[in-house]
Amino acid sequence: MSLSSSHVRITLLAILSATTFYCFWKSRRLRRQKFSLPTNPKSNSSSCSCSSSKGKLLFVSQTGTSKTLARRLFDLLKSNNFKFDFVNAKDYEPEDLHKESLVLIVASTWEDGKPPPNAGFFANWLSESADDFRVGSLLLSKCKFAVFGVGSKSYGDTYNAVAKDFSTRLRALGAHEVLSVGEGDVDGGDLDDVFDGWSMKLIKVLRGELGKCNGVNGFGDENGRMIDGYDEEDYDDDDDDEEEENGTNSDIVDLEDIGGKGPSRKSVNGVVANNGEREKNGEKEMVTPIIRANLEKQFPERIKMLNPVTQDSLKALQEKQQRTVYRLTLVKGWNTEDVDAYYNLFNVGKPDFIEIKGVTYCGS
Ligand SMILES: Cc1cc2nc3c(=O)[nH]c(=O)nc-3n(C[C@H](O)[C@H](O)[C@H](O)COP(=O)(O)O)c2cc1C
Repeated sequence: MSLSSSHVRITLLAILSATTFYCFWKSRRLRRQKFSLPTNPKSNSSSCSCSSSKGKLLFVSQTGTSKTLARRLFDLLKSNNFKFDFVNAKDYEPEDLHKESLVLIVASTWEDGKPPPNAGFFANWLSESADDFRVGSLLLSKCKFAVFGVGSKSYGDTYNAVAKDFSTRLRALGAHEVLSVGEGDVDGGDLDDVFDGWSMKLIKVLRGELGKCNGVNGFGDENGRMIDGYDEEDYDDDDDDEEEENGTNSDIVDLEDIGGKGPSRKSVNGVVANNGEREKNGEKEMVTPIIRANLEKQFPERIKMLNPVTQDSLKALQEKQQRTVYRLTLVKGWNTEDVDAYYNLFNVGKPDFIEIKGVTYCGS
């Protein structure tokens, strides 16, 4: 082989290796970017552009009473030029709530003050998110809402418990209630009148003729009318990302390389159990995209709550709990990639430990 031909081969080999390396690096980078959530106000504000200018009218119903009333409200809204989507809560992805400008709910209450089973997922999502400190009280701050309850006074304390609970949960998540909860008693003989009265008040509120708000801000045009042009943005969480190997055969797992993300109901990986809870491999899901987004905001605060632990106490806890202990090592300083890895930590299980610059902190 001549010197020049071996030279050419070496050069080609070098170019090939460099290209392969670059492609590999680029694909990893793109994937990380895809998982990463916006961290600066600029990118946050761009996500607001998907905020819906068309309302959602949700109904929660088992035997059709609420659905019928909701349909009547839908027609009334329509005749007043307010545009809404008429949606069964069982088919609605609550992860999309933060995109909504205005949500109206007509909901019935069933046994023990619970919603009908078909709305279990929606109701669970609301209560779990509102109770979860990681979600925060600003999640639905761009969303306005009103709830009408359908129930029976004969059930005493649980009269319209679902509607009241929805109102409480939505407010806890930062949504603004534009009209107090309406309460319809199916056995009171005045359900239709009460509902129509509430509906008319609602129309006035939306027009800006009633209540503190000058119309429903950001919802509709300057005359209080609904505007067109909302394309529901399907933020598709399903992707072709394969999970990286995580080496779970060790008792202490370093999560830095564990991939994955919390599914919404749209996810192919997540399973919605009958009771409305999200499950994955039989385990309750820890992090939804929403929780993750809020974790990002709260992460610095959360870190402050962590207590340093020694390797010995880490091991001791692991033995006491008799289960795998998860540990995340943050070595690159404070950046979104690390935050992303931290989310993955939540995805795998309860956060046990997080290691930052050589110090291990207890995460519980
Ligand atoms: C088994 C059963 C349990 C109920 N429990 C309650 C209750 O705890 N609180 C309440 O306000 N209404 C309760 N109701 C009344 C329902 O809310 C009422 O029948 C309503 O019309 C159902 O509306 P839907 O058909 O839209 O689901 C109950 C009704 C049934 C049949």
